Amino acid sequence: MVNAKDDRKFSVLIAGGGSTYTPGIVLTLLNGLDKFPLRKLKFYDNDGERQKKIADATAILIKERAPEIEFEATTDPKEAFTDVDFVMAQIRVGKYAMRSLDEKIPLKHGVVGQETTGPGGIAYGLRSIPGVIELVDYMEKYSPNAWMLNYSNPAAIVAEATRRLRPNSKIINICDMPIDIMDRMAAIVGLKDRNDLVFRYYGLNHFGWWTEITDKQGNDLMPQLKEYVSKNGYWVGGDYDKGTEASWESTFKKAADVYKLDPTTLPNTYLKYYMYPSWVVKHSDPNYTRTDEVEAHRQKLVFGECKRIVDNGTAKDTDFKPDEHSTYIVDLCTAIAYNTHQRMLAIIPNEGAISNIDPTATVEVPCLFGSNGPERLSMGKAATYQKGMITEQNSVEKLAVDAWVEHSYTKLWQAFSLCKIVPDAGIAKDILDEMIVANKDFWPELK
Ligand SMILES: NC(=O)c1ccc[n+]([C@@H]2O[C@H](COP(=O)([O-])OP(=O)(O)OC[C@H]3O[C@@H](n4cnc5c(N)ncnc54)[C@H](O)[C@@H]3O)[C@@H](O)[C@H]2O)c1
Ligand SMILES: O=P(O)(O)OC[C@H]1O[C@H](O[C@H]2[C@H](O)[C@@H](O)[C@@H](O)O[C@@H]2CO)[C@H](O)[C@@H](O)[C@@H]1O
Ligand SMILES: [Mn+2]
Repeated sequence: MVNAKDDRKFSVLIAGGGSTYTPGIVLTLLNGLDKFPLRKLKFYDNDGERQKKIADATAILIKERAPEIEFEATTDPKEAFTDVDFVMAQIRVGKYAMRSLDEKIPLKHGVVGQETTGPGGIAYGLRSIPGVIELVDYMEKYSPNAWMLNYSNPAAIVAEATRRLRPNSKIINICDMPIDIMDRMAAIVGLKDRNDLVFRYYGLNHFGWWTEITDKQGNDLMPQLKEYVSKNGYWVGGDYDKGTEASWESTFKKAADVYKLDPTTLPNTYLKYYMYPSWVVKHSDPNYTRTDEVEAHRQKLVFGECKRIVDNGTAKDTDFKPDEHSTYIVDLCTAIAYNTHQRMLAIIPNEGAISNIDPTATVEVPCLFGSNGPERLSMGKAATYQKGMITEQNSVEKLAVDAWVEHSYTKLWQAFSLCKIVPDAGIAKDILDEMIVANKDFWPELK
């Protein structure tokens, strides 16, 4: 509950208002007004038509639940970014059409095709860098005191780019994958949710490991979790997983095999792509990838529900609800707004947090969140296995940013071929050459 003497109310902008994740965030904001009061909510997107479908439903939600909040949706950057305290960014440059190619082009060559991993993730990175930098520049121009919490992927490459190109900007890059996994861990050990856990975690984005997990009383939960994960991965099942899609079920279960590679830690689910790429390719359909599933499922559900709300003129019976993605970003804003020093993960410049990793690497570690942003916690030394993996993958991410900055074909080829999931430089070149053509409207011309 907000301190009675503190009567601040905040103005929030969702950049990427047309995102499938926007309704979840709106519901979380509306449910949490006692902890994070709002005076204004705005949407910004460069696709006004897509955004309008979500905005029209949101207008009804706000009218019914908190009519005192001013709401507007715009495609005009000045209108969007003026008088804002927090920007929640979740844009997808190139939209699902380009995500589909990120997945399908590598798969044609027998290589993992994934949104944020391998050649697909690098291709997406080169599209996202200018998109996110543009958002940061709008924020600094129109609301220089605002903070940006950025989900736009691939967060690792975006964070490396903003570290280098906008080192003093108030952007904090974040990810919901460890958050989702920690909610699962809490369920596995019979606790309410991730906020009941105290943890140590280190690595890169979509590339990290938990080294310690206790409850609030300090009881070690690692033995119980390891025992469970070695058999079931992070799959909880039952009511908890009602509605979880089959491909996510497979990913959560595969964590059992990933765990076996290093039984001293617990892994992020994304490591499956690096440790079992042949298995992933074998279980992929190059003609029907994750994008096709998202378009047929999440996108359809979200836009269908918005249409239903608008057609009925009411959102009283909506099944939109908060989830780990939305509660995390709102919790982060609340911690910054009220200087709570809550311990949460962020993707930030290493600067010693992992002592034997390049200080200029962009890593994911727990931080204390307060009004000056995140203060990184020291995670000590990476073990030999993790150090090797992190060093290689971080070099891939740095080379991708180098390639965008220098317009360098060679650096991008190096990034593709250094990536653990690409078997050789010849295959890397074949994929790269096809991706250059596919991304001609988004990438700089490479020399
Ligand atoms: N970091 C994480 O853990 C995490 C978790 C979930 C989603 N995401 C990311 O959130 C983003 C949204 O995902 P989604 O599946 O809802 O995508 P989506 O395509 O439904 O929504 C993205 C929106 O961004 C808009 N957009 C694209 N380029 C833009 C630009 N330059 N300026 C303004 N708007 C722009 C699109 O028009 C679209 O409405 C993606 O980047 C996704 O990878 C990240
Ligand atoms: O394939 P998608 O678009 O469904 O998901 C890609 C995103 O996956 C992670 O976020 C998950 C989250 O972990 C899961 O629990 C649930 O909340 O859905 C999210 C999105 O589906 C990952 O952290 C993101 O970076 C990916 O974009
Ligand atoms: Mn993520």
